[in-house]
Amino acid sequence: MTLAKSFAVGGDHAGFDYKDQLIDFLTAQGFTVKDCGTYSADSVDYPDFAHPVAESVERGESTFGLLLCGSANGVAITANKHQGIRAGLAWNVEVAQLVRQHNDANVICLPVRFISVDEAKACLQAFIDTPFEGGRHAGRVGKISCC
Ligand SMILES: O=C(CO)[C@H](O)[C@H](O)[C@H](O)COP(=O)(O)O
Repeated sequence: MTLAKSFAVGGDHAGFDYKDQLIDFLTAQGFTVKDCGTYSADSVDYPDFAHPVAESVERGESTFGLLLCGSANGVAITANKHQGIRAGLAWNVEVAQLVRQHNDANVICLPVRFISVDEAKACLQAFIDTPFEGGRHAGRVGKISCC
């Protein structure tokens, strides 16, 4: 089951090689994609790309976000500064399913220096296909915001 209609996508230079391939992967499935950069392999700062992706999801322009950097930590830390953003790392299919099932993540962060592009596609597909489970997890997700 497909839950998302649109993605905002971004990442730093580490994610550049994967970004276009993952955008093609999404558009082939009919998703609208907003490409927030980066647009070359030149060294850049991950917050400059994670903030626009988070803002696009935050204001409802994009249903979901996809963020890419070497370890995925920098982009996840940045995106999670935004109200209403639940950005989670995934490095295999099971974790990608769990970040939707249990955490209702609206941004997936992929560590491109630690997974292949095919593994990245598999994680992204699992994220797309997996619904939030609700139930006991709904109360926990509701307790995340502190301000
Ligand atoms: O921010 C990160 C770590 O949380 C990302 O992995 C970056 O891609 C990484 O820090 C970039 O490192 P580089 O040595 O400047 O290529």
